Amino acid sequence: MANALIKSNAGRNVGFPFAEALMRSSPLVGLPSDRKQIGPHPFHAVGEKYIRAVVDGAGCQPVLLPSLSPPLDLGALLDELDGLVLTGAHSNIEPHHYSHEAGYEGNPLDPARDANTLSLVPLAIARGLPVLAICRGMQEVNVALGGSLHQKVHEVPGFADHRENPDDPLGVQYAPAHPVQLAAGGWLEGIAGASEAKVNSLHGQGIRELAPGLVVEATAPDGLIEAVRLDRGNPGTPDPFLLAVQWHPEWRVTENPFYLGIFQAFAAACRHRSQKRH
Ligand SMILES: N[C@@H](CCC(=O)NCCCC(=O)O)C(=O)O
Repeated sequence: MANALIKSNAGRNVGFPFAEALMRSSPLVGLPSDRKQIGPHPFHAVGEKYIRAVVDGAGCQPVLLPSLSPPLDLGALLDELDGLVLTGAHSNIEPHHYSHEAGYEGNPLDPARDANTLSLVPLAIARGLPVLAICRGMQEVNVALGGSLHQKVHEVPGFADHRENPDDPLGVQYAPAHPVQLAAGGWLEGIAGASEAKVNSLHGQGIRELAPGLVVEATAPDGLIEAVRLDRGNPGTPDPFLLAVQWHPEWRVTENPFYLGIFQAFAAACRHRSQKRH
């Protein structure tokens, strides 16, 4: 797969060659939308850097999914897809999905997105659909499978502040912010070829109780879980690819071999599913 990349004259991987040619036979990857109010009307939107990473990092065809309330028959939709990317978002999952705790004043919410993504996770797993979950997406996976979150990690004794400074330029906000310790023998250690990696950090919430069936793939220096994968321990029925990370590997994905490796591992799982589907 790596040799499928072409090098720019700067020696950097520039993603898959002839992306247009790949599009015609590429796996279809769904990206659920956020629901955003723009002026007097609600819109459904997906961040462009996630869409670009699906194309340039995974060589797949992006399909933006609506977040209507109530949700569409999402199972029928998933049957036509080869993978699912749950993106990050400034909004937070409504706390009633995982706790009796009250929310907090000014908590940015997106109930329509919650309704769609929290039901998509078990549907995708039941169908063996590969899932790559990023930031809010990782939190959605954990909540959907029965785990819980810290609403404000930086207010929990012993944890660092994992938020970005919104006044910084984007290149600073998404720059590597802290190391993560990669689980020995885990997928990410294999992708990184090392036991540690440096990642960006733009989140105020984080995993509190880990959901059953998820195993830790990476932790921050303060012990916060930073990546998980699905492993229900049934050797007879191996779990589908499900990798969830708290950082943002979509950011300039072709310039960071670790981030690119994450999207390529996801892409391999999507291609396998696509071949089985056709
Ligand atoms: N709101 C959650 C998740 C944070 C997150 O996904 N941030 C990324 C926002 C912008 C982007 O899409 O890159 C939390 O604060 O923990």
